[in-house]
Amino acid sequence: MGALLSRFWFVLFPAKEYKIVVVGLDNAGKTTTLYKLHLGDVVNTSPTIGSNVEEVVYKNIRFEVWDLGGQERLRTSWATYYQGTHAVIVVIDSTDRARISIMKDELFRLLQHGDLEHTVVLVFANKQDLKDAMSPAEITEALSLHSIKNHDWHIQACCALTGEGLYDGLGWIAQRVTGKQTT
Ligand SMILES: Nc1nc2c(ncn2[C@@H]2O[C@H](COP(=O)(O)OP(=O)(O)OP(=O)(O)O)[C@@H](O)[C@H]2O)c(=O)[nH]1
Ligand SMILES: [Mg+2]
Repeated sequence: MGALLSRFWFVLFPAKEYKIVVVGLDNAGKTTTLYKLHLGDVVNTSPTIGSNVEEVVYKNIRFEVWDLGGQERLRTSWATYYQGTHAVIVVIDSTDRARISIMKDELFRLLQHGDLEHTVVLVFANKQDLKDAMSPAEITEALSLHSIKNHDWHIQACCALTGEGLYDGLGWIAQRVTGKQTT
């Protein structure tokens, strides 16, 4: 009876779910990040064609997390996922110095999109376990993050393989989208 009531309650008053879209160049570690958050495990990935979507629950806050394919020919379709998005996560391969300016262009393109007007932006400086990884300060500079004026943004060092830093980043999003202190 209790279970039935709780089900009924849930149908009437579904818990709010926040939408996160995960973007970044191919090989940045987006899918690895999604499944580390969703399953707590490292999965074998292959380049994403289209998208993956999973639910991630953190401190009783539910997130619908969309991981998009990062290959060049797929980036034009990122915008089709933006509607209703509360937060964008940009995953950076911190060793990929050669392509950071391409990501900067993609970032500033997405920040102009009308559907992302009220969206907060978290940058994951991923692959910090690799030597020669750029520091968050270097990435902040390379992406010109300080020139972002209309969006709340934050950069977080992380390693999607160990999970280090991922929940710190998600905690920042949780606090920004709910307006509550979550720690
Ligand atoms: N060393 C290291 N490797 C990582 C890390 N995160 C992801 N990788 C590796 O990077 C490769 C690409 O990871 P994916 O998660 O598939 O990358 P993606 O961003 O989803 O790529 P697309 O789907 O093509 O856009 C895989 O071999 C991962 O194991 C990390 O933090 N450190
Ligand atoms: Mg992928």
